[in-house]
Amino acid sequence: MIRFMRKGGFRHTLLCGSGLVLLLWSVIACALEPFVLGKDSGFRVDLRPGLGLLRDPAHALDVDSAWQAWRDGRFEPVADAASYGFSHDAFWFALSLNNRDNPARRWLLTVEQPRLDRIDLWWRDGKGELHAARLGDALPFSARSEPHRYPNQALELGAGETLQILLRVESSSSVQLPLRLYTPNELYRSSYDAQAGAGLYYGLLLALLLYNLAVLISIRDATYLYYVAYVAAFGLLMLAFNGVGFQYLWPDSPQWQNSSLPFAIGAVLCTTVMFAASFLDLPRHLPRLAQTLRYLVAGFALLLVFAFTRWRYDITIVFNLGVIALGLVVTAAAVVCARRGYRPAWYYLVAWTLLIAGGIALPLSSFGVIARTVLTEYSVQFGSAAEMLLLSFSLAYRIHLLRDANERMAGEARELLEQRVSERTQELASTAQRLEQANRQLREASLRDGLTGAYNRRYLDQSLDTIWQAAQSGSPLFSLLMIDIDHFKAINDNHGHIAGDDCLRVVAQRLRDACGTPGAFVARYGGEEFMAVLPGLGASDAASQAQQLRLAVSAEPVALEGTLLQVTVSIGVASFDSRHASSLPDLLRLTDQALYRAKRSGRDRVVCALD
Ligand SMILES: Nc1nc2c(ncn2[C@@H]2O[C@H](COP(=O)(O)OP(=O)(O)OP(=O)(O)O)[C@@H](O)[C@H]2O)c(=O)[nH]1
Repeated sequence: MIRFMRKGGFRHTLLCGSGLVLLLWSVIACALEPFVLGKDSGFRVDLRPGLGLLRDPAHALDVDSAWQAWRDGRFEPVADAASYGFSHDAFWFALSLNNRDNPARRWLLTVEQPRLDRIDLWWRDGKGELHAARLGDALPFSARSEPHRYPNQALELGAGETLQILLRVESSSSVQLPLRLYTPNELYRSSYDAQAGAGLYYGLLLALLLYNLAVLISIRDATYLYYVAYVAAFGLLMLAFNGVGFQYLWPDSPQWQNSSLPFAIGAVLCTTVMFAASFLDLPRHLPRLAQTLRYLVAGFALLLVFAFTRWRYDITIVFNLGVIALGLVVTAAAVVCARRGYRPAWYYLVAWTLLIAGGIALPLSSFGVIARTVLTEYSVQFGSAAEMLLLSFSLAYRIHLLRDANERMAGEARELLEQRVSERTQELASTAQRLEQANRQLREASLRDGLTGAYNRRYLDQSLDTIWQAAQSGSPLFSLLMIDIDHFKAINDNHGHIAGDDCLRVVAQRLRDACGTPGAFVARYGGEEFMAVLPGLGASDAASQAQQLRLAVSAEPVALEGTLLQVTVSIGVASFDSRHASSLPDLLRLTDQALYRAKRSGRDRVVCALD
């Protein structure tokens, strides 16, 4: 009997044997120990203990020869939780299933591995009818009997009935066959926790992704970009890995379902390395390693295109090896950075350690090195959720550290600037002081007579103007002394002009030393004539001051060219009195007249103008 069944959009041809053949078959097939469903088995039954396996590396068997191989007893019992790693082999599984007295009739044969590409399924029911179906993610999601992330096929198996089941598995992902039998209610009931866990996990990832995306937009830090890309890649990996993406996001794209896993593993590899390099500041701490990692990431990124080709099986292996190798390199780099005192590296190491358990367990279990258990199945989710949370916290901590460092640097720069400004201000102040002093000296020099050091005529004229103005406006008391060296021409003539100059200097100094009245000063009036200005002194005080000056000059002889010379001066005194001098020239004339009289009356004397 030939029966055609339509399943998942394609047609299988089924062969049914005659009643005699069936009888013979059941006798022979029963040689493989039947898996018995009893009342106590419940509604969720692990079928692996009843499975027989036949590997077909050459893909030489068809369904008839597989049935024959079963009859020939060539199927080996399967170890619990057996995993066969990445393999191009075809795997044939045989199962004789007997419902002794379990009340359920409708069952779902469920493969709890959502990534197997293709599972061909044949079963012979109690009436000897042969059925066929196809499962796996190479078919649209709707091909499944129930819309569940695990591929499943509905079977009728009432109490007292037996099914002979044959499965052929072929996949570009790692091969294993966690086969279970559920009633439909039990399948959904047992998925509640996993569904809630998945909701929590993806909700967490989405929240982390959106939050850090917002931070990225706000602060435009490249590390956040890599982190967001990493979380997105990891989320995609998980969606592809556990079949949730196929169930909810791309149920009609088996092609993408098959490419998504190798693509996501490659993307996780690239983003992990980029994030680590940026977070650990490797260009600063380990520049050569950072450069090498950049090239490697570029290489792996190029390999991503192979996820969409028939080489996706090979590229998955390459990416998994890359995850292990670069995972170790990045961990070592984090240790080096941490030991050099870079504090964010410690956080990274803790986070990374959380993930490593799951991250390394995943490829190891894929290669069949370690057994696949619930822990290895979900360790990536547990580890990655904790890792991403910690990394998100570490990113904020890192920004905090950077801000502290910036503030410290800004503070140091401010202090340096203030110090420089202060130094410059002090320099400027001292320069201004020196300038002021130089100006004062210059001003002073411009007011002094170059030969004698006494004030010059310019200063005298300015001062006389000022004093005259003051006298007009209420400070009338002041006197002038016109002082002339006696017989100076003879000194020049007898001792020379240089000696004459020396004599002028000595006389000027003696006059200045003796002129002790506050505000009084001596100026060179011209030639050998000096004028002493005495503010605040009336005629009699001025006369006595004049006498002191005269005596100061003649007190001791002047030494000129080895000879001692007695030098005297004649002094004319005039005090301000508006009755006799209505102008400054008048007063000067009076002073000059007094001097003239002092000369005429014998020299070396003081004569007052109004005497
Ligand atoms: N060495 C020197 N001589 C000067 C300077 N200025 C003026 N003399 C001289 O001073 C002399 C002034 O001489 P006189 O005006 O005749 O007066 P005197 O010889 O002092 O005689 P009496 O004033 O009458 O006592 C001149 O010979 C000038 O050349 C100067 O700067 N240096």
